[in-house]
Amino acid sequence: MTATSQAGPPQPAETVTLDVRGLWKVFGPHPERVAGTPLAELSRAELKERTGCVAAVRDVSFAVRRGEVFVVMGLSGSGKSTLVRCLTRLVEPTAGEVRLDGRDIREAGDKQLRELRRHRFAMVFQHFGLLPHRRVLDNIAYGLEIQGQGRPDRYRRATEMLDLVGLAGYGESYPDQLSGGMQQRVGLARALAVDPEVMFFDEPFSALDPLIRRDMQNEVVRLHHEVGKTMIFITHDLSEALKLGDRILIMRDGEIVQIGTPDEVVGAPADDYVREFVRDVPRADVLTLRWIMRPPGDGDALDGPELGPSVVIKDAVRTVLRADRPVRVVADGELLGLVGSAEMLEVIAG
Ligand SMILES: Nc1ncnc2c1ncn2[C@@H]1O[C@H](COP(=O)(O)OP(=O)(O)OP(=O)(O)O)[C@@H](O)[C@H]1O
Repeated sequence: MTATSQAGPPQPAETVTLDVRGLWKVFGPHPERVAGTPLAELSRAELKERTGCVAAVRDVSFAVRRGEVFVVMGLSGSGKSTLVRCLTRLVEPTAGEVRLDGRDIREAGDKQLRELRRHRFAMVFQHFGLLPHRRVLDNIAYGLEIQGQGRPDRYRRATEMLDLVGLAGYGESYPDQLSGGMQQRVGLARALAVDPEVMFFDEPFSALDPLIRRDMQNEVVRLHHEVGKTMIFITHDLSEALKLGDRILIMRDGEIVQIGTPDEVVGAPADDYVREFVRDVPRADVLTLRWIMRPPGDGDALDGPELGPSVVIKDAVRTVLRADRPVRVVADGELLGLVGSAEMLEVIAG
């Protein structure tokens, strides 16, 4: 398997929610003189020196599939927030296209943009953004109020969302009566209430302590299973990216370094930058059998236990080590390869 880079393989149009093409964001005077020109090839320092500009997002293209959790990851300053803000036009892109269901949101006027933000997008921020003088239930219903929904409908929906995020009974509380994790659950409920097409998460759990953070990550996984929303999630935390992402986009200096599934990023890092990022990840927790299987050789017994190629290595350890013959990796009735104790021990031993 090879790592996908840049936009990855073309996606069938009906599975794509958000299609980003040749996106640029240059901050500073006359940004259009930088985007897409040789000036953009200069180092950050040189570009700043010569033009006063910063190229925060440089010629980025990717497609987000309907229903996937798409993680944007990179070190501080790599351009994650700017990129994701361009997708909702909280930041105006300098060049490129952002197509939502085929229509370029860069062409949307003020009214259409308001509609998009009220009905089709929802955001969850690091600092919750709750209204302190309103009760939890009012906060959750807020987006529906802005949409103009009647009171009974919006409170019915808000109560459902309160239950969904595990806060039943807290509707009458005020935000400052809740812990950070609970406040972020309110943020999640508020975003879900409007039944958006795409949910954007900007480092939502960075301010939470590690145990609560883990709870909230599990919560996102659970909610994603339940509601199946398209989610675009910014983080600088690799373990969070690996846990949540169906695919991960890794940025450096405003550019895409790699787009891939967690096992692609760990198993086939695109360059030394990504390799360094994933160096300490326990490979058996992320890679699947397809990464360690070998072709059957002469003398191999072909009647060992059968497992699929997408089984994560750690979940196959017992089966492989207990069997007295190699495990057969099979998909659609076809034998793809074998995994024996030797392959297993090699990956476990690192
Ligand atoms: N409004 C702005 N004006 C000028 N430069 C900006 C502006 N916003 C961001 N930048 C610059 O663009 C680059 C990318 O910033 P951005 O905040 O998108 O990165 P990030 O990866 O989200 O970082 P962090 O994790 O620290 O938020 C940085 O060099 C930043 O200084």
